[in-house]
Amino acid sequence: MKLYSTNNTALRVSFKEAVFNSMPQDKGLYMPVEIPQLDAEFIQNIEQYSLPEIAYKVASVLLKDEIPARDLKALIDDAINFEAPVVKLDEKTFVLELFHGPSLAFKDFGARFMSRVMAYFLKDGEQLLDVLVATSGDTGGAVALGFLGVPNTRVTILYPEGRVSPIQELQLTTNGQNIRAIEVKGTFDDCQTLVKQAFADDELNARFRLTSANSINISRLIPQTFYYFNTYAQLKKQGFSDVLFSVPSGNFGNIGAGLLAYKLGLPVKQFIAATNMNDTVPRFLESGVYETKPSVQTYANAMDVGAPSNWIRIMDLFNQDLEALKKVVTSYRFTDDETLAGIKEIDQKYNYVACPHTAIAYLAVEQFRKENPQDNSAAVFLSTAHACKFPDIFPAHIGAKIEIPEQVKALESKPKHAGQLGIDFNAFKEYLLSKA
Ligand SMILES: Cc1ncc(COP(=O)(O)O)c(C=O)c1O
Ligand SMILES: N[C@@H](CCOP(=O)(O)O)C(=O)O
Repeated sequence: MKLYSTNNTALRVSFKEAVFNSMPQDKGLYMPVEIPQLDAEFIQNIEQYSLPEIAYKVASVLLKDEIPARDLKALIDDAINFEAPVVKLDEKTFVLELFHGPSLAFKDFGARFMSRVMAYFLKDGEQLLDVLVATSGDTGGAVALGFLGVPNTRVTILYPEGRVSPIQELQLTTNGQNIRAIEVKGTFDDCQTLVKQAFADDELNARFRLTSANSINISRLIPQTFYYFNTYAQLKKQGFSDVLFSVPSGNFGNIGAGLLAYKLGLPVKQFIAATNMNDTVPRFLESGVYETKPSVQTYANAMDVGAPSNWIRIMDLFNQDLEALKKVVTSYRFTDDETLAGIKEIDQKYNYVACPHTAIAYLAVEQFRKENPQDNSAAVFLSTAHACKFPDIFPAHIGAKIEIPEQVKALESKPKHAGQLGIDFNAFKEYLLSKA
């Protein structure tokens, strides 16, 4: 597999280089030079395969010989060792539960695959790998668990003070070992900017071997394609051929992976990018003007992103052709009041408790159906996190239905350890240098 930069299509790097560099020097993002089509026979018979089998097929077609077959298979079996059930809510409405991994969010797919790929490529005696990650809530927890105890790696998590839920904060700050957390007086976008500044800093690059565990890293995206294929397989088994996905979106890595799956040959009819009031993308699709805004705080906190990193990848997948993209992708935004109403509606209609991010994806399906009454597709909305991560959002009668998983109960007795910083890059740099 060779990759180029969205800012330089002549560049060529290997998958290993892209994984460790995270981002090209020119500040673009890595994209595969070739997006091969999965063979028609595989797609026609996809319902006969299990999730790990599908994952292996997709990864091997994309990665080619970057990781030998037997190693890739073992790596995938180890990383993707949990379920992604497609739950039927009514005749044509399904929720894809992506929160059955250790951190209770869809990020486990990307983080576990990435940590194992990095561990695979790391050689004994190499310089310590410093993994930087900015989180608005869920990525940090998944990356922490993915890398916990991985030899020769150290993870630094930056999160916005007061903007992650208490459970998310415990997941970030109670790990110890090779994981450390920094609470930043700012927004998620500020955290993301600090991390990107670190990658561009000569002194830090000379001193440390820096890499990113955010979705700017291509190894986070590839494993997220697996569950789109697997869901299609589950629905095909039930006789559906027209499928649409509604994806709660913040940094647009998740829907970016879905669109990569589409370009690999997954026959999806429609993607819906569902956002909260951090609505850079829906505004862009309406107006054609791409204008980022400082993020605003919402109930769906992990989607509080004003400058979505992966949008440039999505435009690149469609060769910057906005009209072509709009044939496949539509986007809706929802306020907090609407999100809460969505949570109540899903509970009432289906006796199902959805986290605020998931509720936004559900609302987007309803909106799409209202605007396209002739559309007969099976609609899948992605449930990206376990509801227990956001206990303060739910009315008491709904909150009472949420079962608290054992791993969350275990966190409550653990002490929080986090550094504190502002949004000044020099202070962050000083912090990194002082803890070298
Ligand atoms: C629960 C949840 N839903 C949705 C999102 C948005 O996903 P993406 O950033 O891939 O668009 C996130 C964060 O990434 C999240 O943690
Ligand atoms: N919503 C994310 C934000 C981090 O973005 P990613 O693109 O690295 O997934 C989170 O939960 O932290």
